[in-house]
Amino acid sequence: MTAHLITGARPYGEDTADILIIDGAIAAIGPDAAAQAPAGATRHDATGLVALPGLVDIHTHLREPGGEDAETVFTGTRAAAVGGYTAVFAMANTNPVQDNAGVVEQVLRLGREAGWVDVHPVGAVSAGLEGEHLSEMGAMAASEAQVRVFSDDGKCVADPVLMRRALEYVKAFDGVIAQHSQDPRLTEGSQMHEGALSAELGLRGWPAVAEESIIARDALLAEHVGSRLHVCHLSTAGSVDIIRWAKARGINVTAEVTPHHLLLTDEKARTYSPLYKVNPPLRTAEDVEALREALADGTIDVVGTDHAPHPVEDKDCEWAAGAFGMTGLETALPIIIATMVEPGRMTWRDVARVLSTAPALIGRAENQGQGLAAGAPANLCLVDPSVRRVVDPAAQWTRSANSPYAGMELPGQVIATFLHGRPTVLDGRPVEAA
Ligand SMILES: NC(=O)N[C@@H](CC(=O)O)C(=O)O
Repeated sequence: MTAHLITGARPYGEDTADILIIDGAIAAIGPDAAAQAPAGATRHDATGLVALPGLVDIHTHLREPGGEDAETVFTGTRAAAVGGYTAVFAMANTNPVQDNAGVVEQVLRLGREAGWVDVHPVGAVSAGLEGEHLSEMGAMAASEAQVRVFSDDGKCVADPVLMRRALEYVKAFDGVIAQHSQDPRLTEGSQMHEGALSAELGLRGWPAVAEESIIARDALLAEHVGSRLHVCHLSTAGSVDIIRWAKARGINVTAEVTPHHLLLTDEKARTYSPLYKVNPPLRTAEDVEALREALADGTIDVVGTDHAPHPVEDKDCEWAAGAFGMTGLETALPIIIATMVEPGRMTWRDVARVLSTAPALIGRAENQGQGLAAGAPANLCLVDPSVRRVVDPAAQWTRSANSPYAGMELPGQVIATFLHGRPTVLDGRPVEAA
């Protein structure tokens, strides 16, 4: 029997309680937990720390197989654990693509061997991400990886017939299509948000309507076939309006926002540094405000990191040549604290909902997102909200350095993470034996 007793923590930032973990499950939580602890329990003093259920990222790029110069399953999931995560959904745009049972089982196995978080491979919607024919969705769903989330992320499923078929097909196994909403014709050669600033800087614009038109179309398709749609990385106020409308109409749609779209604006493009180049692009301050409001009122269901590591040569170049994407696993929670908790727009319970419960439910990760209660799997993290730290990409655990927050001071630090009762992070550092 393995037992851990966490003393003095504040579950969901509320009243102080002890948490007893025995063999992978929360055995007791509350004033009596310590009294029930077996003599050999390892004790962890968590005085002043907020306890949250283990975070679940519905949108991570782990890059392996094929992109190991940017990240591996090992380094990406270790970064996730340091960020407070106990599960990630690994996007399909690997090389080879995660479009068949063999590749998703490989990613599952690499995740298990690494042992930092539960890895849920995402399956591609189309074979080779080419947008022509459906991938082997059924085989991936029936495989050991039990794929439930399907996405061509990085590319939009632009063909409405293919999208309709995909939405119909996943109903058989309770799957969901996670759409990267980007009309390809409206965004050919696009570099940044289309507006006054793109004109001033001379960079090809990326109109909001390229995102919004696809979201509206897909919501109607999901309604028509009675299926489940998840919209990745909302970036515009208009997208929020469409999701609000779709939900009011009873359409089975969920929506995601990234930490960077909650914090940064297109003004960053003035630097011409590709560190701020991302898909979808950073938008205006009005869009940022609409996204924050929608996350607070539940129109947006989850925060997904879209952790997109890239090797140095793909970012240390001129804007037009740079790759789209930013790292995010180690800064997601601090950004939510800065943008939503500290300004009083969300409670810690809301944070647990958008970063753990809701993403686990969307992805059907049954051992995750169950919260802090006796009997639940012991997936949790302990956060010190009083710490403020300057982001130093060189000190992060991801293999890549393309963080747009370098030099920025952010609140909050994950001190410990427990995965199925086993500490993966202690004193803010990964437990290497994991
Ligand atoms: N979000 C990003 O900017 N990049 C993603 C995929 C994508 O282009 O959406 C990546 O895989 O690098």
